Amino acid sequence: MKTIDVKILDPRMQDLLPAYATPGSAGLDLRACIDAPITIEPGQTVLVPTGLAIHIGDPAYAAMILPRSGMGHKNGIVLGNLVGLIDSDYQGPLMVSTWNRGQNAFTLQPMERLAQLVVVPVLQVGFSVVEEFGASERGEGGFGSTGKH
Ligand SMILES: O=c1ccn([C@H]2C[C@H](O)[C@@H](COP(=O)(O)OP(=O)(O)OP(=O)(O)O)O2)c(=O)[nH]1
Ligand SMILES: [Mg+2]
Repeated sequence: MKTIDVKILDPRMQDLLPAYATPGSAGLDLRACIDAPITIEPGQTVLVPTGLAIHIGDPAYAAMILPRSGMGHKNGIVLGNLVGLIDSDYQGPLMVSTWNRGQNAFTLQPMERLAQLVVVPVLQVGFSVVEEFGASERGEGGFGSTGKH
């Protein structure tokens, strides 16, 4: 398994480092490293620290912060940026933009698991400027051009 560098910014995270819940898990749960419960009103967005900083250190990888399904579906707790993208050279605190898109206030408890981190491969590309593309089956068709069924 690949390893990445992590700094523990909050001592409570010492024994709570994100871990894969099952051998096949894709995501590492991130916790709300807050001192007291925070009530997030409907429509409100709060920046929540995770108590961690990571340095991926290899441009062939990035990390994405994604909602947890249960939090999103049952409680309306998703991400203010929809998806958080963590650059491989970012070394600052890992933060979760936490948006209550639901109809009810939600109280986030200290150390509650609120989102998940997925490390993904990245291909950095350069651009080759052309006047015409080589032919493709799809061409310029998009936005439902292949039909509904
Ligand atoms: O949910 C998030 C999203 C981003 N970040 C950190 C890591 C990322 O590498 C950095 C910058 O994020 P991004 O590039 O998405 O934001 P930006 O608005 O373009 O800021 P910048 O000008 O710093 O790139 O912020 C987080 O901690 N949590
Ligand atoms: Mg950016």
